[in-house]
Amino acid sequence: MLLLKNVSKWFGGLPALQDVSFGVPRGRITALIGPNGAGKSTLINCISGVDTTASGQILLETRPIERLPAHGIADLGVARTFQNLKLFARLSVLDNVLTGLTVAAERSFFRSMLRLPALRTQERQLRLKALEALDDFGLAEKANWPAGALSYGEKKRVEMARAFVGDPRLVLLDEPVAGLNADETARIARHIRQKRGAGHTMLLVEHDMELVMDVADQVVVLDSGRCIAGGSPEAVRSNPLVLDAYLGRMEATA
Ligand SMILES: Nc1ncnc2c1ncn2[C@@H]1O[C@H](COP(=O)(O)OP(=O)(O)OP(=O)(O)O)[C@@H](O)[C@H]1O
Repeated sequence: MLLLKNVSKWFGGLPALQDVSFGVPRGRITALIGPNGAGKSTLINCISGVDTTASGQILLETRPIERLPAHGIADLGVARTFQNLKLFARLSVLDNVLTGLTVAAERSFFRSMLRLPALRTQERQLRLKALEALDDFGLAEKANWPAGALSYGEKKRVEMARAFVGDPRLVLLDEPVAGLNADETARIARHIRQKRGAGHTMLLVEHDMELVMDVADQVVVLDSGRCIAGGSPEAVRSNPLVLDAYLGRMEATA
């Protein structure tokens, strides 16, 4: 589905990503782990076009996307959530999810302008789709609440509903359970597994190793901008390089 070839990125002369190469297979969950500052968010930003890639190639199916702007990449079916929630607090929960559909809707806007009844039908269909996405994430009854009035855990689920609403080809999840309690984390894990069961492809950045080991099909490990290991969750968990760079350190501070 997605292939990264020697992706590099610098910030003011300091390398954030160095020659990162790996693949994200279709219908699977690939987890990206590593210590703080390893480059995980930078990589997600490069894939989604929020950041520009300095060198290397990012192929979606076979199409290079590393020079496309964020909206062009979204248009190709790459959706994401953000580590720091990016919801419109005063808009309703439903309208927030609708923003995940605007790319597709805008494409047919001018066509629809010529046929007003068709535009109304389309709007009804979009709202229905957004409601279904909210229902998937257990939030249908709060569709008309202002997003700012929801709990932190609910906001995280709205972000996920917005990412999945347009049936994306690939979803980038940036720390979906950061700051959540055990119950909320288990709930998100359930949703992630459901989406995988429905055939979705995901790249999951997460520090919660229990979640990663639970849901991931393969794990890629970044350290100081370099890919230091990759493989099944079991293989990565017992890899001495990974234990030394990340997992061992986590246990030491737990
Ligand atoms: N906009 C920026 N300007 C300058 N340096 C940046 C910027 N964004 C990230 N960096 C640097 O790039 C490196 C990688 O950061 P990044 O946020 O991608 O790491 P991360 O693995 O996502 O960390 P965390 O787990 O803490 O979120 C770090 O050294 C960071 O300080």
